[in-house]
Amino acid sequence: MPGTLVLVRHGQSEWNLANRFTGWWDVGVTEKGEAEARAAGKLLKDKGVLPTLAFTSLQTRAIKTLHLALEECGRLWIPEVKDWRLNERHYGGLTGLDKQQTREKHGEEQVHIWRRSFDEPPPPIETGSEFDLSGDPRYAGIAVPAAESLKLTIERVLPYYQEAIEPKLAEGETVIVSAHGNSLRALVKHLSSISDDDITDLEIPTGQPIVYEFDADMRAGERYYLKDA
Ligand SMILES: O=C(O)[C@@H](CO)OP(=O)(O)O
Repeated sequence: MPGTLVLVRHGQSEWNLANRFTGWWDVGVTEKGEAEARAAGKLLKDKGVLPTLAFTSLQTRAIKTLHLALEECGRLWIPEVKDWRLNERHYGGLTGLDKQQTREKHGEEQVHIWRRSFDEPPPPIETGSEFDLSGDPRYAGIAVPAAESLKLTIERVLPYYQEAIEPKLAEGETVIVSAHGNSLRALVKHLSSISDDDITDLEIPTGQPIVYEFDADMRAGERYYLKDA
């Protein structure tokens, strides 16, 4: 019998709270974010959805959320795979900027396009600038993008899902993916067949497990929030 997929967006991050464009920049989770992660784990335990295999990004906020949730449901021991392809979309030259100040400078409409256009990437990050991560050892051997649209994010998340995660679901594993607003949009778009136009409006809440079950042909059923199950 095919397995179950649980998607969790990391708990509130320091820059979610500070309202700064984050992308690939590595920030921690706030106390509230930690509590959200533990609550996600408690929900998994209470509902009896116990992960057997975990996937996460190379970013601390997703890794930490995963660990806190797994600890809460007694599953810290399961195998775990970290991959850059589950990272948040790269915010390019906007990384580190205050979202409100950027609205005041460039206008509401432009900022909305940068945040929620399907295929228009934000301006590229300058090589050697404060938030350039191309020299970060965790990305050794990886071509760190200069900026990503949601479309470009999908182009690396989806093949990874199909190669690494889907086969494990087909084998019957209960897979938890702890990731980010846009890498999870990429997965939800695919699994729930959401159009390019509609996916950008879908807001994925922090620390709230989303569940998909699959039929024998590996077709995903309706997604639901575990809290509503
Ligand atoms: O800053 C970011 O990296 C993301 C997620 O927090 O923001 P946005 O909501 O603009 O996609």
